[in-house]
Amino acid sequence: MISIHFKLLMTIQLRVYVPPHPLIKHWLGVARDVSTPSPLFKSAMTELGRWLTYETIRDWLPTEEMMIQSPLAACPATMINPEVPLVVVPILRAGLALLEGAQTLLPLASIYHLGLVRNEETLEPSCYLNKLPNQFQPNTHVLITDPMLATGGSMMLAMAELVKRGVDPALTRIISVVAAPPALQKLSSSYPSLTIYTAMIDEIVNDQGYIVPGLGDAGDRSFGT
Ligand SMILES: O=P(O)(O)OC[C@H]1O[C@H](OP(=O)(O)OP(=O)(O)O)[C@H](O)[C@@H]1O
Ligand SMILES: O=c1cc[nH]c(=O)[nH]1
Ligand SMILES: [Mg+2]
Repeated sequence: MISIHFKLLMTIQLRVYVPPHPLIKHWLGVARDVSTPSPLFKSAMTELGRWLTYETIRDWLPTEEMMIQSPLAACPATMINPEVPLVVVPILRAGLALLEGAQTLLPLASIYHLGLVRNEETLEPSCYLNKLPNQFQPNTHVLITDPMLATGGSMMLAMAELVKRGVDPALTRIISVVAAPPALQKLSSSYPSLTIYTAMIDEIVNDQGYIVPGLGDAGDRSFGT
């Protein structure tokens, strides 16, 4: 596992993981390819959502120990703890494609949609749909899905909306497909206890706000617009 730690304080660091999984690499290649048609791009996003979620929840999904009865004997079992609230927040539109894969692994999670769009000139994000509850329960575990972390403006807005409703960044994880340094620096400064899983880190964000090589406009390519 490649892990990159962005230092802020001596003890608290943003953790960014790039899991070395062959299926993640494969579907990233499919998504990057300009000749990939929209339906296949959407499938690639779904698969990336599935495998990035699989990696993300290893040490995040709350479990409890209990005794169960097999047909032959009593034995200990480790089960998912249903008492701990699990939430997925897809950032529309592009985060919806990752959500489909994530949901197959987290069927009981509540889904709260957040619709954000960047102004193409200023790159400032604005919110056009907010289905978040007024207040999250303490101990809520939150998974945010958004394939692109470019300037970081959209994810900073999403985090601000979540934190003001009681979400703990230390219990929050982000899955993205391509992450770029400007976004990672901003998130590191404001939310050092966050954890991010991404298929790749690309170094460049161009003057139009696109990650290079990136994968283009993930929303347009997911939905054929
Ligand atoms: O880090 P940033 O510079 O804020 O860019 C990242 C955002 O840009 C894209 O959304 P977009 O505004 O294109 O909306 P869409 O998903 O509907 O296409 C992407 O899905 C992220 O949400
Ligand atoms: O490269 C990028 C950057 C932001 N949003 C996208 O969809 N692609
Ligand atoms: Mg877009």
